[in-house]
Amino acid sequence: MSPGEPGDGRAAACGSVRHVIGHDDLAVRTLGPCRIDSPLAERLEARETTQHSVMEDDRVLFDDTLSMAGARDVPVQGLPSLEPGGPRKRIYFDPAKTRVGIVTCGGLCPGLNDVIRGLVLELARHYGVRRIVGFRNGYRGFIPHYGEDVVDLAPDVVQHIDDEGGTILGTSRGKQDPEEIVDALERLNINILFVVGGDGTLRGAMDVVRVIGERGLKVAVVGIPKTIDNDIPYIDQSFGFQTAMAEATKSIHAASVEARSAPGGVGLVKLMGRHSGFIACYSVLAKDDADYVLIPEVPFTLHGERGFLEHLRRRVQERGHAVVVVAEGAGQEHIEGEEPGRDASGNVRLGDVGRLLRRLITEHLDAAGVENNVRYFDPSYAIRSVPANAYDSAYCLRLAHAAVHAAMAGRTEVIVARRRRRFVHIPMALAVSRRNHVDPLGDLWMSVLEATGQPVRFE
Ligand SMILES: Nc1ncnc2c1ncn2[C@@H]1O[C@H](COP(=O)(O)OP(=O)(O)OP(=O)(O)O)[C@@H](O)[C@H]1O
Ligand SMILES: O=P(O)(O)OC[C@H]1O[C@](O)(CO)[C@@H](O)[C@@H]1O
Ligand SMILES: [Mg+2]
Repeated sequence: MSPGEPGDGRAAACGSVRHVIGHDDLAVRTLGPCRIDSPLAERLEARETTQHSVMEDDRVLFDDTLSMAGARDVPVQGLPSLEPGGPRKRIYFDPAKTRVGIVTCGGLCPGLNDVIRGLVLELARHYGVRRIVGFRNGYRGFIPHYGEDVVDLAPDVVQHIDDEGGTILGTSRGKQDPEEIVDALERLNINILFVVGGDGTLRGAMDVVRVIGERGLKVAVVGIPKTIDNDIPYIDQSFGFQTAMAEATKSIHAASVEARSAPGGVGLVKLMGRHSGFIACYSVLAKDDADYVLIPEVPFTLHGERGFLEHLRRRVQERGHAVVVVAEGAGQEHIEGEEPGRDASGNVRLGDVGRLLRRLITEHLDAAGVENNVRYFDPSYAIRSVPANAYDSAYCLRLAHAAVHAAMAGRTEVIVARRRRRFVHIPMALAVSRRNHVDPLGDLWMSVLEATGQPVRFE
């Protein structure tokens, strides 16, 4: 399954100007030449580029259709391409003298503990790195005045942490001073910092990289992108997304059972998705339960003959029940009141579209004389706090491996990602240059419309 990437392949929105992705956007920074034989070198001898792996001196093409590549009008060698992920025969850091830090930031996501575990096991068992610490509660773990301790992370500490959801390190929101963060890295002699987080975390990491550069330090900063909303661009799918989406299907099914078991039953489910409705879209495709999906990317009209409420009324009267799934960022234009606030990281605090819809649906059906029983489900936190499923666990482990390989080879200001099933390195600047959205003209939304039978637009 591969969420749509509207406008992807050729362009990213950088500010208000459409920017065609080129070589410079894909160039990965390194701390210096790799002069040390990797402990993994022997295993790499027989490898070559195939459908299943890409060698370090090869590249992964950025465009994947003939029309996109053709529009570049350059020979094959000139096509934009990504550095492949994976182990290198020679590395930058000397494992015996390398000290590593790990931090998790932003909202929870299934698989955070799997990533921590994967990083520690790969570093310790395969590279022989012995000094690994975890910073507690996100970037505030670096700042002395919060008084957070650091956690020694060894294989026996992390062995079974993947059985639990959440992150053993804790997490937080809120910008911290990058100078103070780098002070902490220097105090602890950290050579590699792994940051596990979303767009905010990666922006914070870029600030840290800037200060590292200003101080002339050789510290690698490598990101493992994390977002329950699946809104990081250029990657197949963020880890934990499958788990969260599968969890969401349970609530949608429960809403469907409730709706079908009461006269005029309406099951209403609100799911996470601040700016991107991927969870809502995928979770309704899994089962034939939902009749309507409302997402931030597709504005909808509430009132009037062709509005959502009238459509729903007809649906309830004709079939006796209906199920509505709404992403939290949908329909914000319908929420009146004060200016929305911001959380500690500057993210907009959204109005509660779920409660608004519950009230409006009840009022509308009452006013039309339609008997109704509206059942409201808000499983938001329940879907992101669970342990990763087996698929996501395996995915997290592979991302962690890729991150360790990248960092040991001195790559910095980069995220590891799977893009079209290839593990690649993507510069952080590109990863935060835009958001991944459900494309209202794309295949995913088309599937949602087909599955639910809802109109293309409520207007
Ligand atoms: N613009 C920014 N510049 C520097 N640091 C930032 C910025 N935005 C956020 N951060 C830092 O990144 C951390 C996480 O950011 P945020 O709360 O936005 O979550 P996120 O990483 O985007 O994850 P998610 O959105 O998936 O929950 C914050 O603790 C904050 O210190
Ligand atoms: O309430 P919290 O922990 O700030 O997180 C809520 C937000 O986090 C996200 O899951 C993104 O990480 C959004 O979908 C949601 O709006
Ligand atoms: Mg974010």
